[in-house]
Amino acid sequence: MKAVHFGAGNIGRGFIGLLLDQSGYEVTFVDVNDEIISSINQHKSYQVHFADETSDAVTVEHISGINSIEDPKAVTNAIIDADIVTTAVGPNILPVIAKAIAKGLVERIDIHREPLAIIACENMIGGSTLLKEYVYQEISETDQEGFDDLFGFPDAAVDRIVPNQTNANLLDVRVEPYYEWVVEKTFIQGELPDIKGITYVEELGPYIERKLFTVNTGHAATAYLGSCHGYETIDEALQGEAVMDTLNGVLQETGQALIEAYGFDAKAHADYIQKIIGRFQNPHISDEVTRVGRGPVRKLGPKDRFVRPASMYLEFTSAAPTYLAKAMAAALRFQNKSDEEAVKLQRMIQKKGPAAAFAEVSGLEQNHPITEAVMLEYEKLR
Ligand SMILES: NC(=O)C1=CN([C@@H]2O[C@H](COP(=O)(O)OP(=O)(O)OC[C@H]3O[C@@H](n4cnc5c(N)ncnc54)[C@H](O)[C@@H]3O)[C@@H](O)[C@H]2O)C=CC1
Ligand SMILES: O=P(O)(O)OC[C@H]1O[C@](O)(CO)[C@@H](O)[C@@H]1O
Repeated sequence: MKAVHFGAGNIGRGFIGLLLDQSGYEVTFVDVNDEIISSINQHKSYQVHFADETSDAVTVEHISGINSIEDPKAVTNAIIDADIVTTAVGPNILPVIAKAIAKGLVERIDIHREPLAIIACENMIGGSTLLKEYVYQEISETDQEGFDDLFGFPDAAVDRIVPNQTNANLLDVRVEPYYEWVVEKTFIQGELPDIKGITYVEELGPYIERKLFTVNTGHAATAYLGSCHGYETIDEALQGEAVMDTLNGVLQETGQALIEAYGFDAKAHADYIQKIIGRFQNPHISDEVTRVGRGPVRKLGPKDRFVRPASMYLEFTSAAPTYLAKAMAAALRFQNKSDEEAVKLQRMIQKKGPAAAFAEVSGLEQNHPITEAVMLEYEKLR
């Protein structure tokens, strides 16, 4: 069985590539980073290390790499032969890889009519659905009809903390032992891919929102608050009472919204929160606040980890959230010269003021109760 995976980065190698290999797939990584692709083709294996005291490292084999800039034809051929296509490139790159995926699918359908699942493993709601939209923008309406019967784009939630890597071997990855990969089976054409570690569900909504608004909201809140308090890593930030108290408040607020929306059991959700905070505190992982907070414009977006749960909270309680507002205010104060979005956000704030900048990235009006709550906290952080 053959898998094509776009993005040979932390999640690509440390999570998706690992599970595909363990399920018997030969994995072809597609990336634009020539150093990584050359190293994959030279060594044909790498090791995944686990950030705990007990687990042994696992070797991932049966791999190859394609540099999609240098050899687009090889990407097309790999998609023609693939039994599954996965991605972990970041939401902003989905429109870029959609072109290569569309070309591969158009040529594939002329050669054979085997169904195929294309799964975007990104931290976002509806990642595969969005990828499908980008792919369909690249093809004619007639081709689209043929595609619908063969190619499924099931949405997915992926959860595993993989920090920036500092290993001697470029390809090796150090990951937390925990993982969760949930895939919505409704839109899969043909048989469900037999991948060890995937949980198939009928409806992804509750899973992705519970994960995004607990793990990702909590992690990003810690990063922004930690950065404001001068901490460099997540575990350091959580040793300070101020950040920990606000994190707890944030997760109480998102928890209240999630319980109202999906009827999760309150005790089970409280346990889930504690488990997630424990993962953030893993002493075997050093995770920089700059990595976890990367892309603040995307993270303050209308459907992302802050604004969406804040809006749900407002809807259910008729009050703007306090702790989510503190975290969003800290995001507006996030400084990182190497992060394009952080630089862009600071420029917007300088030019238009914080309320107008927040309104623009969040999609909320300047006089919206959430914007007003964020501005109140923004002033306190001065
Ligand atoms: N690192 C983590 O802990 C987690 C990350 N994720 C998600 O996984 C996705 C990837 O994140 P990471 O692996 O951390 O990032 P990463 O930066 O380590 O990997 C992304 C890879 O995509 C490659 N890439 C960029 N443009 C490309 C293109 N046009 N074609 C093919 N490859 C391209 C990059 O060269 C890089 O190797 C993101 O959506 C992230 O939100 C999800 C859960 C956890
Ligand atoms: O990948 P994103 O959406 O930029 O978020 C930062 C990453 O680190 C995490 O905090 C943990 O993996 C996730 O929330 C996320 O993958």
